[in-house]
Amino acid sequence: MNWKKIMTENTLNNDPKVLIALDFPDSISALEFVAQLNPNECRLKVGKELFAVAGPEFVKQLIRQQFDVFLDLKYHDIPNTVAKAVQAAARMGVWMVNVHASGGSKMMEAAKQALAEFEQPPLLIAVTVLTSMQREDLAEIGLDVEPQEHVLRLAKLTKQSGLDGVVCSAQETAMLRTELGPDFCLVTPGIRPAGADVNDQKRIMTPADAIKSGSSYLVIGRPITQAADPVAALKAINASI
Ligand SMILES: O=c1ccn([C@@H]2O[C@H](COP(=O)(O)O)[C@@H](O)[C@H]2O)c(=O)[nH]1
Repeated sequence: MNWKKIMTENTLNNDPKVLIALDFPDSISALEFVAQLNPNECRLKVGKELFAVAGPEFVKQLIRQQFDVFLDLKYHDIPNTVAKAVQAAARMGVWMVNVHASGGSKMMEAAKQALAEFEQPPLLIAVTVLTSMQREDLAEIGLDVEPQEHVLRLAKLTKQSGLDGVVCSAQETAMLRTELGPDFCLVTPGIRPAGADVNDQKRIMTPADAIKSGSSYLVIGRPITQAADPVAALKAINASI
């Protein structure tokens, strides 16, 4: 399967835009939740919490159920370690995998190079500035800049390093579309339907506004997983975008 071709085809059935964050404490509750879902209506994101308890076999199980899986482990380490880690992810058959752009170009290039031997490599993207962070959080780690300035710097570095796209907030997608063009994949967490609990997110946007601004994919967790009727919540979001 050619993931890049699928990424640019904008039909709901072939290219669901919503990536549901499966932030569950164990595989049983995650699988119970997934049993309600249709792979034509969403993709799934497995992050650190669930992967730590459920591991590669759980990811492969989701793939056998026809779901595209974004393995969101945000690798941030020396180039050799990250290169081996993205290869391990590719062997699981995931659709998308990510690293931290703050690991720098040598790390990102090593990750990209490591995927060259795969016939159908996953999309490789890099996290810019976490959507839970705002200016004061960056200042705390020595970065005296607005989040959007740092996002742009890291997104440019990511593109120069040959990766397929970035994780950013939807508040930055219009800027990144202008600066980096129509084909760069922009994956945006921090998505909140109007009136939904913001939780620990800071740089947020509604699903419809995020798609209008140029997001390629929307990462949505709690507004769906903790909804009284998760399937209805997903359908309402899909209808709005
Ligand atoms: O900048 C980032 C990068 C990753 N995430 C992840 O997305 C989901 C968001 O879940 P919600 O419940 O919709 O807040 C979560 O798994 C994060 O680890 C992010 O939020 N921001």
